[in-house]
Amino acid sequence: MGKILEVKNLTIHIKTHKGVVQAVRGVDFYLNEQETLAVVGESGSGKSITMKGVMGILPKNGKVVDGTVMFQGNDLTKYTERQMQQVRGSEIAMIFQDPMTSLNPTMKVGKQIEEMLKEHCKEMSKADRKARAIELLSLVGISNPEARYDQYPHQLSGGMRQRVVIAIALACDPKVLIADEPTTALDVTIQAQILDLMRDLQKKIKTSIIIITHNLGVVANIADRVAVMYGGKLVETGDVADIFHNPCHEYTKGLLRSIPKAHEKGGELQAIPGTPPDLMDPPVGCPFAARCQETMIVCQKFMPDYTECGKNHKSACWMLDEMAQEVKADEK
Ligand SMILES: Nc1ncnc2c1ncn2[C@@H]1O[C@H](COP(=O)(O)OP(=O)(O)OP(=O)(O)O)[C@@H](O)[C@H]1O
Repeated sequence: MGKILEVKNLTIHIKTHKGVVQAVRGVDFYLNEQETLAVVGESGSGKSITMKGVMGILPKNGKVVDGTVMFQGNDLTKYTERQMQQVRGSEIAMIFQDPMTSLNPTMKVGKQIEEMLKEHCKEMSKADRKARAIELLSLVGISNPEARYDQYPHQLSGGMRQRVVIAIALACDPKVLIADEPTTALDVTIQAQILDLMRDLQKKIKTSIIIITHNLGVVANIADRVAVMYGGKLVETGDVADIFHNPCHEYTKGLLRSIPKAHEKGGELQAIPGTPPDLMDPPVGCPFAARCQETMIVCQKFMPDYTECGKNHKSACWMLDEMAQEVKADEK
């Protein structure tokens, strides 16, 4: 299957009154057609800013300073704001954590879907728009869609509001759907339902999906591949089974240890000790070195290159170097 999106060396800076935040530091990843890629990492690792860079919706003080975002043969970083407006919604759609901030509280949900259709999709009659809005509500699992069409967001539950947000995002059949922590604001049962919905939708409508989450646990059942970010860098990527069963980066291993396991009730969760690096003054070496249990002197001095640790699987960790065991023994 072909690549629908390919990001190379994406580098994003955010200017603040205290200095420049190097939020994204040379990130490479791709998305295949009809697959789900999960981008995982702790808060502040640069996941959202990476995707906002892809979508051209960085905060005013943020800027793509290097890199390319190839989508269907074109580099989106070269697009004007006007061209990006065309891409957003109709080609690549993004949904955010809190559905309330994406919905207009004073407009009926059906009308909000129709607005999207009016703005971004091909010509449609009023009646067709209404029919399509109802069809979309039904597609995202909202029962009695004709009645829901006429309701306001506050009349719906949190889970249902997120379903409406997904319906709006899918209105124009985007090729790529980027979902930024789409379940964080919801309670656990509803989270699972929304993830199930996304998985079903992908099968039905064959969109390619990027799902951003700080919780590696939620990706096991939904992702095909995983990209792990830390300190503005991509530290490991691989097929979901490899990431879970054969993690190569010490940070990924730490994330896995911090996932609650349903069958191990009462078992101890291990949060990764320490805090992420300050991206205003990022470390020159591996960003995880200061928190890593296996750290060596080289880790603090030089950023490791990527090492292939299997098919489709690579990681930037000095422990994968053939000299690592010898060096570690010497340093003891
Ligand atoms: N508007 C902003 N102004 C200044 N710095 C920002 C802004 N938005 C993000 N940052 C900084 O950019 C870095 C990356 O943030 P980003 O939101 O991409 O992280 P994240 O991994 O998505 O975390 P979260 O899960 O909390 O959203 C962080 O250091 C953050 O503090």
